[in-house]
Amino acid sequence: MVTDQKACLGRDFFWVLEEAIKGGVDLVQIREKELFERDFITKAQRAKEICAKYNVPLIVNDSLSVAKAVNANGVHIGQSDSSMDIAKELLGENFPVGLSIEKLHQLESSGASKAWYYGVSPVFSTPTKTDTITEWGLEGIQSIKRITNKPLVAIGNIKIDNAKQVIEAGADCLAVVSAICSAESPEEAAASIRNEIEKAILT
Ligand SMILES: Cc1ncc(COP(=O)(O)OP(=O)(O)O)c(N)n1
Ligand SMILES: Cc1nc(C(=O)O)sc1CCOP(=O)(O)O
Ligand SMILES: [Mg+2]
Repeated sequence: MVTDQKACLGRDFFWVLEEAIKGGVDLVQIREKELFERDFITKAQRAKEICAKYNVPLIVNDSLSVAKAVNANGVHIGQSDSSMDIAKELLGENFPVGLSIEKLHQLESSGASKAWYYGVSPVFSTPTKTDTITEWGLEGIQSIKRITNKPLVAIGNIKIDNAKQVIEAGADCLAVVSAICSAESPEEAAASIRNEIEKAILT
């Protein structure tokens, strides 16, 4: 899952996070667009403690310094964020860095070759993030899959209804915001999405 304070709809952020993990979320990206660095570090530190209780890795979105400060398990950068080279310089060559891919030619950059995984950005357009380019759709996932062996993390309007199809199209991981964070029961939503993933893998 990818966290989003607003998508928690006024409920306690850490409660939503822990419920989601109890439901089966096995990788968390903390994404904060409005916090000062110090507050982002404090929040990420607490999120990391919750994740650690369940052996779930925590990835930090955008901020290399926050990723470093909390000793995160990875960082996710987009095409307009810090470059892969700067990320590697600050965090070390072996530090896991994920990269958003919005267009096919972005796979050819030297930065892309150093990414641990690619975020397929977005699979479906979403009100949660509107400054995206075109949607990849299921065919887009298939196209990227044909070109690379790196893990593909699908993001953008992924929910229970389309989770199985997205995995079947070639995604290795689903990054979900609102379908978990805004669900009445984040635990049940996460469990249902996980169940769809398992169905896709087993059939
Ligand atoms: C797994 C994953 N894929 C894509 C993104 C989007 O990253 P970016 O393009 O940098 O946009 P912001 O999330 O920073 O608004 C992501 N966060 N995670
Ligand atoms: C954080 C993020 N990145 C995207 C991208 O396309 O790169 S879409 C997105 C938000 C996804 O939210 P939801 O699961 O609610 O649709
Ligand atoms: Mg970014």
